Amino acid sequence: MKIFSSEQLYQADQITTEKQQITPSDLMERAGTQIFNWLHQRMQGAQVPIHIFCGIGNNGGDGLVIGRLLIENGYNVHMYVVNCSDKRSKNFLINYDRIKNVTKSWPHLMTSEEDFPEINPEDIIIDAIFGIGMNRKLDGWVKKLIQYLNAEKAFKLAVDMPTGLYANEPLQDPEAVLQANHTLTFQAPKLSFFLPETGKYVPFFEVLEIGLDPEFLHTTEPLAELIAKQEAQKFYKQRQKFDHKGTYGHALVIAGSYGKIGAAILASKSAFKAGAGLVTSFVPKCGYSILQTALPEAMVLTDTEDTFITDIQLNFEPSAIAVGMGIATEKKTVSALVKLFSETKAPMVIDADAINCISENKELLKVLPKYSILTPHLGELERLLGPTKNDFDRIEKTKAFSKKNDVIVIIKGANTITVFGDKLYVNTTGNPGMATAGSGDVLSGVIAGLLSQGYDPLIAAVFGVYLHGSAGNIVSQQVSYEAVMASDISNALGNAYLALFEQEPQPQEEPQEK
Ligand SMILES: NC(=O)C1=CN([C@@H]2O[C@H](COP(=O)(O)OP(=O)(O)OC[C@H]3O[C@@H](n4cnc5c(N)ncnc54)[C@H](OP(=O)(O)O)[C@@H]3O)[C@@H](O)[C@H]2O)[C@@H](O)CC1
Ligand SMILES: [K+]
Repeated sequence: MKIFSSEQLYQADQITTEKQQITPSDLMERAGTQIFNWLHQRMQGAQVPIHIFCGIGNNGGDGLVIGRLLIENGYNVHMYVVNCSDKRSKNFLINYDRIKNVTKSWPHLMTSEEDFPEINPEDIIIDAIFGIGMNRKLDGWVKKLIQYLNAEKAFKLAVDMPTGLYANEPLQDPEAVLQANHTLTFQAPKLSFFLPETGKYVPFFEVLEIGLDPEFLHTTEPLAELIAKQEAQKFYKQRQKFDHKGTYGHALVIAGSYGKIGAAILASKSAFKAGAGLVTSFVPKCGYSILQTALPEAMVLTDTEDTFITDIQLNFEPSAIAVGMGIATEKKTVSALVKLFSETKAPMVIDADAINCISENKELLKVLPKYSILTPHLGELERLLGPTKNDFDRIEKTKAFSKKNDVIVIIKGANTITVFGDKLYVNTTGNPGMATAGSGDVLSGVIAGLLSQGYDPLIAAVFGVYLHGSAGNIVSQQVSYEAVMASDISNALGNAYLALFEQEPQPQEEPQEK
Protein backbone atom coordinates (compact mmCIF):
# COMPACT_ATOMS: atom_id res chain seq x y z
CA MET A 1 0.00 0.00 0.00
CA LYS A 2 1.21 3.46 -0.83
CA ILE A 3 1.74 6.20 1.72
CA PHE A 4 1.13 9.58 0.12
CA SER A 5 2.11 13.00 1.40
CA SER A 6 -0.63 15.52 2.21
CA GLU A 7 0.40 17.48 -0.89
CA GLN A 8 -0.12 14.38 -3.05
CA LEU A 9 -3.51 13.76 -1.42
CA TYR A 10 -4.67 17.28 -2.29
CA GLN A 11 -3.48 16.67 -5.85
CA ALA A 12 -5.36 13.35 -5.97
CA ASP A 13 -8.44 15.12 -4.64
CA GLN A 14 -8.28 17.71 -7.41
CA ILE A 15 -7.58 15.24 -10.23
CA THR A 16 -10.42 13.02 -9.01
CA THR A 17 -13.04 15.76 -9.05
CA GLU A 18 -11.91 16.85 -12.53
CA LYS A 19 -11.81 13.36 -14.04
CA GLN A 20 -14.93 12.02 -12.39
CA GLN A 21 -16.77 15.30 -12.96
CA ILE A 22 -17.86 15.58 -9.39
CA THR A 23 -17.71 18.51 -6.98
CA PRO A 24 -15.38 18.55 -3.97
CA SER A 25 -18.47 18.36 -1.79
CA ASP A 26 -19.46 15.10 -3.57
CA LEU A 27 -16.07 13.74 -2.56
CA MET A 28 -16.61 14.95 0.99
CA GLU A 29 -19.98 13.19 0.96
CA ARG A 30 -18.21 9.94 -0.02
CA ALA A 31 -15.66 10.37 2.74
CA GLY A 32 -18.27 11.17 5.39
CA THR A 33 -20.51 8.33 4.19
CA GLN A 34 -17.68 5.82 4.58
CA ILE A 35 -17.22 6.82 8.20
CA PHE A 36 -20.97 6.81 8.81
CA ASN A 37 -21.18 3.26 7.37
CA TRP A 38 -18.33 2.14 9.61
CA LEU A 39 -20.11 3.49 12.68
CA HIS A 40 -23.59 2.32 11.64
CA GLN A 41 -22.34 -1.22 11.05
CA ARG A 42 -20.98 -1.34 14.59
CA MET A 43 -23.60 0.67 16.46
CA GLN A 44 -26.74 -0.71 14.79
CA GLY A 45 -28.80 2.25 15.94
CA ALA A 46 -27.61 2.25 19.59
CA GLN A 47 -28.53 5.50 21.35
CA VAL A 48 -25.05 6.20 22.74
CA PRO A 49 -24.45 9.95 22.70
CA ILE A 50 -22.04 10.82 19.86
CA HIS A 51 -20.21 14.15 20.23
CA ILE A 52 -18.82 15.40 16.92
CA PHE A 53 -16.26 18.20 17.10
CA CYS A 54 -15.91 19.91 13.72
CA GLY A 55 -13.16 22.34 12.74
CA ILE A 56 -13.72 25.04 10.14
CA GLY A 57 -11.92 23.37 7.21
CA ASN A 58 -12.74 20.26 5.22
CA ASN A 59 -12.00 17.91 8.09
CA GLY A 60 -14.78 19.77 9.88
CA GLY A 61 -16.85 19.41 6.70
CA ASP A 62 -16.44 15.63 6.93
CA GLY A 63 -17.63 15.83 10.53
CA LEU A 64 -20.75 17.69 9.43
CA VAL A 65 -21.52 15.02 6.79
CA ILE A 66 -21.08 12.26 9.39
CA GLY A 67 -23.35 14.14 11.80
CA ARG A 68 -26.08 14.71 9.19
CA LEU A 69 -26.11 11.03 8.18
CA LEU A 70 -26.17 9.88 11.80
CA ILE A 71 -29.09 12.22 12.59
CA GLU A 72 -30.96 11.02 9.47
CA ASN A 73 -30.58 7.49 10.80
CA GLY A 74 -31.92 8.32 14.24
CA TYR A 75 -28.70 8.48 16.26
CA ASN A 76 -28.19 10.60 19.36
CA VAL A 77 -25.87 13.27 17.96
CA HIS A 78 -24.35 16.40 19.52
CA MET A 79 -22.44 18.61 17.11
CA TYR A 80 -19.96 21.36 17.88
CA VAL A 81 -18.13 23.78 15.63
CA VAL A 82 -14.66 24.49 16.99
CA ASN A 83 -14.78 28.06 15.80
CA CYS A 84 -11.12 28.96 15.98
CA SER A 85 -11.50 31.34 13.03
CA ASP A 86 -14.27 32.69 10.83
CA LYS A 87 -12.45 31.61 7.66
CA ARG A 88 -14.54 28.54 6.97
CA SER A 89 -13.92 26.40 3.90
CA LYS A 90 -16.47 26.37 1.08
CA ASN A 91 -17.32 22.72 1.60
CA PHE A 92 -17.62 23.21 5.32
CA LEU A 93 -20.22 25.91 4.62
CA ILE A 94 -22.14 23.78 2.09
CA ASN A 95 -22.47 21.02 4.69
CA TYR A 96 -23.12 23.41 7.54
CA ASP A 97 -26.11 24.62 5.60
CA ARG A 98 -27.31 21.08 4.89
CA ILE A 99 -27.59 20.34 8.61
CA LYS A 100 -30.75 22.36 8.80
CA ASN A 101 -32.47 19.86 6.46
CA VAL A 102 -32.25 17.17 9.14
CA THR A 103 -32.52 18.90 12.52
CA LYS A 104 -33.66 22.03 14.23
CA SER A 105 -30.79 21.88 16.73
CA TRP A 106 -27.97 23.77 15.09
CA PRO A 107 -24.34 22.71 15.92
CA HIS A 108 -23.12 24.37 19.06
CA LEU A 109 -20.61 27.14 18.25
CA MET A 110 -17.56 26.92 20.52
CA THR A 111 -15.46 30.02 21.04
CA SER A 112 -13.92 29.52 24.47
CA GLU A 113 -13.39 27.11 27.34
CA GLU A 114 -16.83 27.96 28.64
CA ASP A 115 -18.34 26.08 25.74
CA PHE A 116 -16.74 22.71 26.58
CA PRO A 117 -19.58 20.20 26.90
CA GLU A 118 -20.11 17.52 29.51
CA ILE A 119 -19.13 14.11 28.19
CA ASN A 120 -19.77 10.78 29.90
CA PRO A 121 -17.33 7.86 29.85
CA GLU A 122 -19.64 5.70 27.74
CA ASP A 123 -20.16 8.42 25.09
CA ILE A 124 -18.34 8.59 21.75
CA ILE A 125 -16.19 11.51 20.66
CA ILE A 126 -15.55 12.12 16.97
CA ASP A 127 -12.55 14.30 16.21
CA ALA A 128 -13.11 16.22 12.96
CA ILE A 129 -11.25 19.32 14.13
CA PHE A 130 -8.19 19.26 11.89
CA GLY A 131 -6.94 16.78 9.32
CA ILE A 132 -4.17 17.05 6.75
CA GLY A 133 -4.64 20.83 6.54
CA MET A 134 -3.40 21.75 10.00
CA ASN A 135 -0.55 24.14 9.30
CA ARG A 136 0.56 25.52 12.68
CA LYS A 137 0.65 24.77 16.38
CA LEU A 138 -2.62 24.65 18.25
CA ASP A 139 -2.89 27.14 21.03
CA GLY A 140 -5.30 28.91 23.36
CA TRP A 141 -8.65 27.30 24.08
CA VAL A 142 -8.37 24.89 21.11
CA LYS A 143 -5.31 23.31 22.70
CA LYS A 144 -7.21 23.21 25.99
CA LEU A 145 -10.12 21.52 24.21
CA ILE A 146 -7.80 18.74 23.00
CA GLN A 147 -6.53 18.29 26.56
CA TYR A 148 -10.08 18.35 27.90
CA LEU A 149 -11.12 15.62 25.42
CA ASN A 150 -8.00 13.58 26.21
CA ALA A 151 -8.93 13.62 29.88
CA GLU A 152 -12.36 12.13 29.07
CA LYS A 153 -12.73 8.34 29.12
CA ALA A 154 -15.13 8.32 26.16
CA PHE A 155 -14.04 6.38 23.04
CA LYS A 156 -12.33 8.76 20.62
CA LEU A 157 -12.52 8.27 16.88
CA ALA A 158 -10.34 10.49 14.69
CA VAL A 159 -11.45 11.44 11.19
CA ASP A 160 -8.55 11.12 8.72
CA MET A 161 -5.97 11.82 11.43
CA PRO A 162 -5.89 12.75 15.10
CA THR A 163 -5.99 16.53 15.46
CA GLY A 164 -2.58 17.90 16.33
CA LEU A 165 -0.54 15.56 14.11
CA TYR A 166 0.87 16.42 10.72
CA ALA A 167 0.74 13.82 7.97
CA ASN A 168 4.38 14.08 7.00
CA GLU A 169 6.07 16.54 9.30
CA PRO A 170 7.38 16.31 12.86
CA LEU A 171 5.25 16.86 15.89
CA GLN A 172 5.30 20.41 17.21
CA ASP A 173 3.47 20.09 20.50
CA PRO A 174 3.02 16.70 22.19
CA GLU A 175 0.63 18.39 24.66
CA ALA A 176 -1.81 19.24 21.88
CA VAL A 177 -2.54 15.96 20.09
CA LEU A 178 -5.81 14.12 20.37
CA GLN A 179 -5.22 10.68 21.92
CA ALA A 180 -7.51 8.84 19.54
CA ASN A 181 -8.47 5.25 20.32
CA HIS A 182 -9.02 4.63 16.62
CA THR A 183 -8.38 6.54 13.42
CA LEU A 184 -10.25 6.16 10.14
CA THR A 185 -8.02 7.59 7.47
CA PHE A 186 -8.96 8.33 3.87
CA GLN A 187 -7.46 6.37 0.97
CA ALA A 188 -3.90 6.09 2.27
CA PRO A 189 -2.24 5.97 5.68
CA LYS A 190 -0.03 8.91 6.58
CA LEU A 191 3.72 8.58 7.26
CA SER A 192 3.41 9.99 10.79
CA PHE A 193 1.31 6.95 11.77
CA PHE A 194 4.42 4.76 11.59
CA LEU A 195 7.14 6.80 13.31
CA PRO A 196 7.83 6.46 17.04
CA GLU A 197 7.30 10.12 18.03
CA THR A 198 3.97 10.45 16.22
CA GLY A 199 2.75 6.86 15.73
CA LYS A 200 2.05 6.51 19.44
CA TYR A 201 -1.00 8.73 18.89
CA VAL A 202 -2.34 6.27 16.29
CA PRO A 203 -2.53 2.94 18.13
CA PHE A 204 -5.11 1.60 15.67
CA PHE A 205 -6.13 2.79 12.26
CA GLU A 206 -8.06 1.67 9.22
CA VAL A 207 -7.89 2.96 5.68
CA LEU A 208 -11.21 3.83 4.04
CA GLU A 209 -11.22 4.02 0.25
CA ILE A 210 -12.97 7.08 -1.11
CA GLY A 211 -12.52 6.35 -4.82
CA LEU A 212 -9.68 8.76 -5.62
CA ASP A 213 -8.48 8.55 -9.22
CA PRO A 214 -6.97 5.04 -9.68
CA GLU A 215 -4.55 6.20 -12.37
CA PHE A 216 -3.12 8.86 -10.09
CA LEU A 217 -2.82 6.36 -7.25
CA HIS A 218 -1.10 3.75 -9.44
CA THR A 219 1.28 5.99 -11.30
CA THR A 220 2.35 8.42 -8.59
CA GLU A 221 5.61 7.66 -6.82
CA PRO A 222 4.54 7.64 -3.18
CA LEU A 223 6.28 9.13 -0.18
CA ALA A 224 6.71 5.59 1.13
CA GLU A 225 5.48 2.06 0.53
CA LEU A 226 3.82 0.07 3.31
CA ILE A 227 4.94 -3.56 3.28
CA ALA A 228 2.23 -5.96 4.40
CA LYS A 229 1.51 -9.56 3.44
CA GLN A 230 0.17 -8.66 0.00
CA GLU A 231 3.39 -6.85 -0.93
CA ALA A 232 5.62 -9.49 0.69
CA GLN A 233 4.00 -12.31 -1.33
CA LYS A 234 5.19 -10.65 -4.53
CA PHE A 235 8.81 -10.79 -3.37
CA TYR A 236 8.78 -14.52 -2.76
CA LYS A 237 10.70 -16.66 -5.28
CA GLN A 238 9.21 -20.07 -5.87
CA ARG A 239 11.72 -22.95 -5.74
CA GLN A 240 11.99 -25.22 -8.79
CA LYS A 241 12.05 -29.02 -8.76
CA PHE A 242 15.53 -29.40 -10.25
CA ASP A 243 17.22 -26.76 -8.10
CA HIS A 244 20.07 -28.01 -5.90
CA LYS A 245 21.84 -26.56 -2.90
CA GLY A 246 24.25 -24.68 -5.15
CA THR A 247 21.26 -22.80 -6.55
CA TYR A 248 20.67 -21.22 -3.16
CA GLY A 249 24.19 -20.02 -2.70
CA HIS A 250 26.85 -20.11 -0.05
CA ALA A 251 26.39 -17.48 2.63
CA LEU A 252 29.26 -16.29 4.78
CA VAL A 253 28.62 -15.02 8.29
CA ILE A 254 31.50 -13.07 9.80
CA ALA A 255 30.63 -12.63 13.44
CA GLY A 256 31.51 -13.10 17.08
CA SER A 257 34.27 -12.36 19.55
CA TYR A 258 35.10 -13.83 22.97
CA GLY A 259 31.81 -13.93 24.89
CA LYS A 260 29.74 -13.15 21.80
CA ILE A 261 29.94 -16.30 19.69
CA GLY A 262 26.17 -16.61 20.11
CA ALA A 263 25.78 -13.79 17.57
CA ALA A 264 27.50 -15.97 14.96
CA ILE A 265 25.26 -18.93 15.79
CA LEU A 266 22.05 -16.91 15.56
CA ALA A 267 22.99 -15.25 12.28
CA SER A 268 24.31 -18.44 10.67
CA LYS A 269 21.28 -20.46 11.70
CA SER A 270 18.96 -17.74 10.40
CA ALA A 271 20.75 -17.67 7.05
CA PHE A 272 19.94 -21.40 6.77
CA LYS A 273 16.36 -20.85 7.90
CA ALA A 274 15.91 -18.15 5.27
CA GLY A 275 16.99 -20.68 2.67
CA ALA A 276 20.74 -20.41 2.02
CA GLY A 277 22.12 -23.64 0.49
CA LEU A 278 25.40 -23.55 2.42
CA VAL A 279 26.56 -21.40 5.29
CA THR A 280 30.10 -20.84 6.49
CA SER A 281 30.69 -19.01 9.75
CA PHE A 282 33.92 -17.10 10.11
CA VAL A 283 34.76 -16.62 13.79
CA PRO A 284 37.78 -16.07 16.06
CA LYS A 285 39.41 -19.35 17.09
CA CYS A 286 37.53 -19.48 20.39
CA GLY A 287 34.28 -19.96 18.48
CA TYR A 288 35.27 -23.09 16.59
CA SER A 289 33.96 -25.86 18.88
CA ILE A 290 31.01 -23.81 19.97
CA LEU A 291 29.76 -23.38 16.43
CA GLN A 292 30.48 -26.93 15.31
CA THR A 293 28.51 -28.16 18.29
CA ALA A 294 25.63 -25.71 18.22
CA LEU A 295 25.09 -25.70 14.45
CA PRO A 296 26.29 -28.91 12.76
CA GLU A 297 24.94 -27.78 9.36
CA ALA A 298 27.40 -24.86 9.20
CA MET A 299 31.01 -25.00 8.06
CA VAL A 300 33.44 -23.03 10.20
CA LEU A 301 36.52 -21.02 9.33
CA THR A 302 38.53 -19.35 12.05
CA ASP A 303 40.76 -16.34 12.39
CA THR A 304 44.37 -16.79 13.57
CA GLU A 305 43.50 -14.77 16.67
CA ASP A 306 41.70 -16.46 19.53
CA THR A 307 39.29 -13.81 20.80
CA PHE A 308 38.48 -11.41 17.94
CA ILE A 309 38.69 -11.11 14.17
CA THR A 310 41.90 -9.75 12.62
CA ASP A 311 42.09 -11.07 9.06
CA ILE A 312 39.35 -12.72 7.03
CA GLN A 313 40.98 -15.47 4.95
CA LEU A 314 38.55 -17.49 2.86
CA ASN A 315 38.87 -20.69 0.84
CA PHE A 316 35.71 -20.14 -1.24
CA GLU A 317 33.78 -17.42 -3.05
CA PRO A 318 30.71 -16.53 -0.97
CA SER A 319 27.48 -15.58 -2.69
CA ALA A 320 26.44 -13.30 0.19
CA ILE A 321 27.99 -11.98 3.38
CA ALA A 322 26.66 -10.84 6.75
CA VAL A 323 29.31 -9.11 8.80
CA GLY A 324 29.58 -7.36 12.13
CA MET A 325 27.44 -9.13 14.73
CA GLY A 326 29.35 -9.17 18.02
CA ILE A 327 32.78 -8.58 16.41
CA ALA A 328 33.79 -5.63 18.67
CA THR A 329 35.77 -2.69 17.29
CA GLU A 330 39.46 -3.63 17.72
CA LYS A 331 41.94 -1.85 15.40
CA LYS A 332 42.85 -5.09 13.64
CA THR A 333 39.16 -5.85 13.09
CA VAL A 334 38.82 -2.48 11.35
CA SER A 335 41.76 -3.39 9.06
CA ALA A 336 40.11 -6.72 8.31
CA LEU A 337 36.94 -4.85 7.33
CA VAL A 338 38.85 -2.45 5.06
CA LYS A 339 40.26 -5.47 3.22
CA LEU A 340 36.90 -7.24 3.10
CA PHE A 341 35.04 -4.18 1.80
CA SER A 342 37.71 -3.43 -0.82
CA GLU A 343 38.11 -6.95 -2.17
CA THR A 344 34.79 -8.72 -1.91
CA LYS A 345 32.31 -8.83 -4.75
CA ALA A 346 29.45 -10.58 -2.93
CA PRO A 347 26.40 -8.59 -1.76
CA MET A 348 26.76 -7.73 1.88
CA VAL A 349 24.77 -7.05 5.05
CA ILE A 350 26.69 -4.83 7.45
CA ASP A 351 25.47 -4.90 11.02
CA ALA A 352 26.19 -3.92 14.62
CA ASP A 353 29.92 -3.52 15.40
CA ALA A 354 30.78 -3.31 11.69
CA ILE A 355 28.55 -0.21 11.59
CA ASN A 356 30.25 1.11 14.72
CA CYS A 357 33.64 0.52 13.04
CA ILE A 358 32.45 2.63 10.09
CA SER A 359 31.27 5.40 12.44
CA GLU A 360 34.64 5.48 14.18
CA ASN A 361 36.74 5.06 11.03
CA LYS A 362 35.28 7.06 8.19
CA GLU A 363 37.88 5.67 5.75
CA LEU A 364 35.68 2.56 5.70
CA LEU A 365 32.98 4.64 3.99
CA LYS A 366 35.27 5.10 1.00
CA VAL A 367 35.44 1.35 0.40
CA LEU A 368 31.84 0.52 1.32
CA PRO A 369 30.61 -1.82 -1.43
CA LYS A 370 27.73 -0.41 -3.48
CA TYR A 371 24.24 -1.71 -2.63
CA SER A 372 25.41 -3.03 0.74
CA ILE A 373 22.66 -3.25 3.34
CA LEU A 374 23.33 -1.52 6.67
CA THR A 375 21.09 -2.51 9.55
CA PRO A 376 21.58 -0.01 12.38
CA HIS A 377 19.37 0.39 15.41
CA LEU A 378 18.77 3.95 16.55
CA GLY A 379 21.98 4.29 18.56
CA GLU A 380 24.12 2.89 15.75
CA LEU A 381 22.38 5.12 13.23
CA GLU A 382 23.06 8.26 15.25
CA ARG A 383 26.70 7.28 15.65
CA LEU A 384 26.85 6.90 11.88
CA LEU A 385 24.94 10.06 10.87
CA GLY A 386 25.43 12.31 13.87
CA PRO A 387 22.57 13.46 16.10
CA THR A 388 19.11 13.87 14.56
CA LYS A 389 16.36 16.25 15.70
CA ASN A 390 13.35 14.02 15.21
CA ASP A 391 12.03 11.02 13.24
CA PHE A 392 11.57 13.01 10.02
CA ASP A 393 15.03 14.59 10.24
CA ARG A 394 16.44 11.12 10.81
CA ILE A 395 14.76 9.84 7.64
CA GLU A 396 16.02 12.78 5.58
CA LYS A 397 19.60 12.31 6.85
CA THR A 398 19.40 8.57 6.17
CA LYS A 399 18.20 9.24 2.61
CA ALA A 400 21.15 11.58 2.05
CA PHE A 401 23.57 8.98 3.46
CA SER A 402 22.04 6.27 1.28
CA LYS A 403 22.33 8.42 -1.85
CA LYS A 404 25.86 9.56 -1.11
CA ASN A 405 27.16 6.05 -0.46
CA ASP A 406 24.84 4.05 -2.73
CA VAL A 407 23.74 1.79 0.09
CA ILE A 408 20.50 0.50 1.56
CA VAL A 409 19.88 1.46 5.20
CA ILE A 410 17.44 -0.36 7.43
CA ILE A 411 16.34 1.81 10.37
CA LYS A 412 15.27 -0.78 12.93
CA GLY A 413 12.34 0.04 15.18
CA ALA A 414 8.65 -0.70 15.83
CA ASN A 415 7.98 0.01 12.16
CA THR A 416 11.32 -0.78 10.62
CA ILE A 417 11.98 1.46 7.63
CA THR A 418 14.21 0.49 4.73
CA VAL A 419 15.71 3.48 2.97
CA PHE A 420 17.22 3.43 -0.50
CA GLY A 421 17.83 6.87 -1.97
CA ASP A 422 14.47 8.62 -1.84
CA LYS A 423 12.57 5.36 -1.51
CA LEU A 424 11.12 4.36 1.85
CA TYR A 425 9.63 0.98 2.72
CA VAL A 426 7.70 0.84 5.99
CA ASN A 427 7.35 -2.61 7.50
CA THR A 428 4.14 -3.73 9.20
CA THR A 429 5.25 -6.91 10.99
CA GLY A 430 6.96 -7.21 14.35
CA ASN A 431 6.12 -6.49 17.98
CA PRO A 432 7.67 -5.22 21.21
CA GLY A 433 8.67 -8.78 22.17
CA MET A 434 11.35 -8.57 19.48
CA ALA A 435 13.28 -5.94 21.41
CA THR A 436 15.49 -8.70 22.76
CA ALA A 437 19.18 -9.64 22.58
CA GLY A 438 20.17 -11.25 19.30
CA SER A 439 17.05 -10.24 17.37
CA GLY A 440 19.21 -8.10 15.07
CA ASP A 441 21.65 -10.99 14.50
CA VAL A 442 18.73 -13.06 13.26
CA LEU A 443 17.70 -10.29 10.86
CA SER A 444 21.20 -10.04 9.38
CA GLY A 445 21.27 -13.80 8.90
CA VAL A 446 17.88 -13.77 7.19
CA ILE A 447 18.91 -11.04 4.76
CA ALA A 448 22.19 -12.83 3.99
CA GLY A 449 20.20 -16.01 3.38
CA LEU A 450 17.97 -14.20 0.90
CA LEU A 451 20.92 -12.52 -0.83
CA SER A 452 22.66 -15.86 -1.20
CA GLN A 453 19.58 -17.21 -3.03
CA GLY A 454 19.86 -14.40 -5.54
CA TYR A 455 17.29 -11.95 -4.18
CA ASP A 456 18.10 -8.42 -5.29
CA PRO A 457 19.63 -6.45 -2.34
CA LEU A 458 16.71 -4.04 -1.96
CA ILE A 459 14.18 -6.89 -2.05
CA ALA A 460 16.30 -9.01 0.31
CA ALA A 461 16.30 -6.09 2.75
CA VAL A 462 12.58 -5.31 2.59
CA PHE A 463 11.45 -8.96 2.43
CA GLY A 464 13.92 -10.01 5.13
CA VAL A 465 12.58 -7.36 7.50
CA TYR A 466 9.02 -8.53 6.78
CA LEU A 467 9.81 -12.23 7.37
CA HIS A 468 11.77 -11.48 10.53
CA GLY A 469 8.84 -9.46 11.96
CA SER A 470 6.34 -12.09 10.90
CA ALA A 471 8.38 -14.80 12.66
CA GLY A 472 8.43 -12.58 15.75
CA ASN A 473 4.63 -12.24 15.60
CA ILE A 474 4.18 -16.00 15.32
CA VAL A 475 6.39 -16.61 18.35
CA SER A 476 4.80 -13.89 20.49
CA GLN A 477 1.36 -15.37 19.85
CA GLN A 478 2.63 -18.67 21.22
CA VAL A 479 4.71 -17.51 24.17
CA SER A 480 3.81 -13.84 24.98
CA TYR A 481 5.85 -10.75 24.11
CA GLU A 482 7.92 -11.10 27.26
CA ALA A 483 9.19 -14.60 26.52
CA VAL A 484 10.30 -14.04 22.92
CA MET A 485 13.98 -14.91 22.45
CA ALA A 486 16.06 -14.42 19.32
CA SER A 487 16.50 -18.17 18.79
CA ASP A 488 12.68 -18.54 18.87
CA ILE A 489 12.42 -15.92 16.11
CA SER A 490 14.95 -17.85 14.06
CA ASN A 491 13.07 -21.12 14.64
CA ALA A 492 9.79 -19.52 13.52
CA LEU A 493 11.15 -18.38 10.14
CA GLY A 494 9.75 -21.51 8.51
CA ASN A 495 6.29 -20.65 9.77
CA ALA A 496 6.76 -17.09 8.55
CA TYR A 497 7.29 -18.47 5.02
CA LEU A 498 4.20 -20.67 5.38
CA ALA A 499 2.13 -17.76 6.72
CA LEU A 500 2.91 -15.77 3.58
CA PHE A 501 0.34 -17.76 1.64
CA GLU A 502 -2.05 -18.73 4.42
CA GLN A 503 -5.55 -17.37 4.19
CA GLU A 504 -6.53 -15.35 7.25
CA PRO A 505 -9.98 -14.45 8.53
CA GLN A 506 -10.55 -10.69 8.26
CA PRO A 507 -10.21 -9.23 11.78
CA GLN A 508 -12.59 -6.47 12.87
CA GLU A 509 -9.87 -4.27 14.19
CA GLU A 510 -6.23 -4.77 13.35
CA PRO A 511 -3.45 -3.41 15.52
CA GLN A 512 -0.71 -1.61 13.62
CA GLU A 513 1.97 -4.07 14.46
CA LYS A 514 0.24 -7.05 12.86
N1 LIG B 1 -7.65 15.25 0.10
C1 LIG B 1 -8.52 14.27 0.23
O1 LIG B 1 -8.22 13.20 -0.18
C2 LIG B 1 -9.82 14.51 0.91
C3 LIG B 1 -9.84 15.23 2.10
N2 LIG B 1 -10.93 15.36 2.83
C4 LIG B 1 -10.85 15.97 4.15
O2 LIG B 1 -10.27 17.23 4.09
C5 LIG B 1 -9.29 17.37 5.10
C6 LIG B 1 -8.36 18.45 4.79
O3 LIG B 1 -9.10 19.63 4.74
P1 LIG B 1 -8.46 21.07 4.79
O4 LIG B 1 -7.44 21.18 3.75
O5 LIG B 1 -9.55 22.04 4.72
O6 LIG B 1 -7.73 21.05 6.16
P2 LIG B 1 -8.24 20.92 7.69
O7 LIG B 1 -7.41 19.91 8.32
O8 LIG B 1 -9.70 20.79 7.77
O9 LIG B 1 -7.82 22.32 8.34
C7 LIG B 1 -7.60 23.44 7.54
C8 LIG B 1 -8.25 24.65 8.17
O10 LIG B 1 -7.75 24.88 9.44
C9 LIG B 1 -7.09 26.16 9.54
N3 LIG B 1 -5.95 25.90 10.39
C10 LIG B 1 -4.88 25.10 10.13
N4 LIG B 1 -4.11 24.98 11.21
C11 LIG B 1 -4.69 25.72 12.20
C12 LIG B 1 -4.37 25.97 13.54
N5 LIG B 1 -3.28 25.45 14.11
N6 LIG B 1 -5.18 26.75 14.25
C13 LIG B 1 -6.26 27.29 13.70
N7 LIG B 1 -6.63 27.07 12.40
C14 LIG B 1 -5.86 26.30 11.67
C15 LIG B 1 -6.82 26.55 8.13
O11 LIG B 1 -7.01 27.91 8.01
P3 LIG B 1 -5.87 29.00 7.77
O12 LIG B 1 -4.51 28.37 7.82
O13 LIG B 1 -6.14 29.57 6.43
O14 LIG B 1 -6.09 29.97 8.87
C16 LIG B 1 -7.96 25.85 7.38
O15 LIG B 1 -9.13 26.63 7.43
C17 LIG B 1 -8.73 15.99 5.19
O16 LIG B 1 -8.01 15.74 6.37
C18 LIG B 1 -9.98 15.15 5.09
O17 LIG B 1 -10.60 15.06 6.35
C19 LIG B 1 -12.20 14.75 2.42
O18 LIG B 1 -13.26 15.58 2.71
C20 LIG B 1 -12.28 14.47 0.94
C21 LIG B 1 -11.05 13.95 0.33
K1 LIG C 1 -9.26 14.90 12.85
